[in-house]
Amino acid sequence: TSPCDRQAPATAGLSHDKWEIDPHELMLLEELGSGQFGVVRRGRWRGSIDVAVKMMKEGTMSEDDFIEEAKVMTKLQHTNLVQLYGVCSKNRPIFIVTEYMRHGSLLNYLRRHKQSLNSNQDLLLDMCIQVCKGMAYLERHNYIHRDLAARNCLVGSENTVKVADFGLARYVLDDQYTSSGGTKFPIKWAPPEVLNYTRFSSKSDVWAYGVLMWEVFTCGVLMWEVFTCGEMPYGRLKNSEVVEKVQKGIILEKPKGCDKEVYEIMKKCWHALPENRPSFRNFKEQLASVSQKLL
Ligand SMILES: CN1CCN(C(=O)c2ccc(Nc3nc(-c4cccc(NC(=O)c5ccc(C(C)(C)C)cc5)c4)cn4ccnc34)cc2)CC1
Repeated sequence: TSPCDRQAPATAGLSHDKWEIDPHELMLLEELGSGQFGVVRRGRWRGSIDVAVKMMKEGTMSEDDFIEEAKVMTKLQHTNLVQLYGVCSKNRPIFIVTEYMRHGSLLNYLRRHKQSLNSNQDLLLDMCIQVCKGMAYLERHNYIHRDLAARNCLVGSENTVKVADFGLARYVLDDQYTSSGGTKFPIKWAPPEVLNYTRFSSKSDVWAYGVLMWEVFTCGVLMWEVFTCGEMPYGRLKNSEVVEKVQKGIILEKPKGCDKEVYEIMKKCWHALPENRPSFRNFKEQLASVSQKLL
C-alpha cells in the first residue's frame, strides 16, 4: 500500500469493511419464519431501514467461504434482486442482513391470493417477467442461482417480486440438500445435466425458471376449476419417479387456464440440452411481446 494509505485519517477508523454490519445498529423484531439455516426475523437497521435478518444456525453453512462471497453479493444490485445489505460476522451466529419484503415468499403469496390471481393472467405474467429481469441481471454477471423456485422469490409492496438467496446454495453443509440423491435436493426444479452430473449453469437456472412459471400459472385456473394454486410440480410423485420422467423428456403438462402461448414459452425452458434453452436475456423479450398481446 502507498504511504498515504498507512496514514488513513481517524474518520476511516471503523475496522469493519462496508459489507460488515455493526449488530449494535440492528434492532431485531418479530420472527418471519425459519428455513434451511434457522430463524429469520424482521429488523430495523440504523433506526429506519426495514431489514430481514437470517440468523445462521451453527454448522448449517460454511461460514468463512460465505463471508468471503458476501463481498461479491453486496455488489449485485437490481430492482428484482433482494438486496444483500451486509453481514454481522464478528460473532456467532452470523447474521445475513437483506432488504425486507413484506409479503413473504412468492409461493405462499400465490397460495394466499389464488382467488384474486387466477383470473389475472396479466399479473401472473408480470410476476414472471420481474423474476426474469432479476435472473437476466444475474446471467449478465455470470452469477448462477442454483435454487431458483417460487419459494426462493419474495413479494414486496405493489406486487413487486424479487429473486432471493442467489448463490447461497453453495454454502449449505447439509448433504441431504447439496447432493442430487439427498432428500432435500430440489429435484423437481433440476434439469437432466444437474440430475446426472450436478452441472449448474445459467441454463440450469433457465430450466428452474420454467418450473417457477409453471408454479405461478397453476394459479391461473379458471373460476369453476378446483384451485390448484402454487401447485407442487409433478404432484405427489416420488423424487425417483420425477428423475425417470425428466430423463425420458416427459415435461410438466400445461396448467389449466394457462394461456397456450405462455405454455409454449415455458416449454422452451425444458429442452433436454442446455444449449437449446433460451438465455434469460432473450427470454425477457419473448415474454414482453406475449404480454403485449395478452394486455
Ligand atoms: C400477511 N402475511 C402474513 C404472513 N407473512 C409473513 O409472515 C412474512 C412476511 C415477510 C417475510 N419476508 C421475508 N422472509 C424471509 C424468510 C423467512 C423465512 C425463511 C426464509 N428463507 C430461508 O431461510 C432460506 C431460503 C433459502 C435457502 C437456500 C440456501 C436453501 C436457497 C436457505 C434459507 C426467508 C426472508 N426475507 C428477506 C426479505 N424479506 C423476507 C416473510 C414472511 C406474509 C404476509
